[in-house]
Amino acid sequence: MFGPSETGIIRENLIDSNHDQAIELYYEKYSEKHRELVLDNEKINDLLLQLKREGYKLGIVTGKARRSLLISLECLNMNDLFDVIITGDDVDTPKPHPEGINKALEHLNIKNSEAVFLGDSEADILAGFQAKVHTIGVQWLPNYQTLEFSVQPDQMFSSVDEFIQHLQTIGMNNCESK
Ligand SMILES: O=C(O)COP(=O)(O)O
Repeated sequence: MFGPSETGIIRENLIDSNHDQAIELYYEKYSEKHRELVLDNEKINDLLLQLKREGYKLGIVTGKARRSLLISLECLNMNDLFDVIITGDDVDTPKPHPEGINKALEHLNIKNSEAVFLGDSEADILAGFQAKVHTIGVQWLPNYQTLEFSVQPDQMFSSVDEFIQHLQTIGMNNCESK
């Protein structure tokens, strides 16, 4: 389901009125299962660290609630990596609306022409398109969200290595594929 964050989805759809209890149960399971179901991806970790070392600003614009995102960042050891984080709790209108991306650009104090937005879902690419940033569709995890985008991203990559090779060709000489 796309649109509201998980807490919003529970509040809007659960017939049982005990939404708070359902949300707590959801977070209990989310934390419990995270390490088992979301495996560390060394290539993506290295890529993010390399981009950070190169001086790129890194940001997240997610439909997730802040609480779930913070659990995920903790489990993935990514607490100190991102310069801006916009979650589903921080916007009035979720992706595919461009509000989240626009907020991130504003926070980073950069123009849309200076940003690249990577995403694996239709909502990501539509949001990037509307925010007029360079969009990159990625299908490099086994369970990416969208098979075919209705609006074509500016670029597509189906592996992290392919993306790193591209970065090398555009001049990120220190970005080595591992
Ligand atoms: O997977 C989700 O819950 C939200 O996905 P997103 O981070 O691409 O917005």
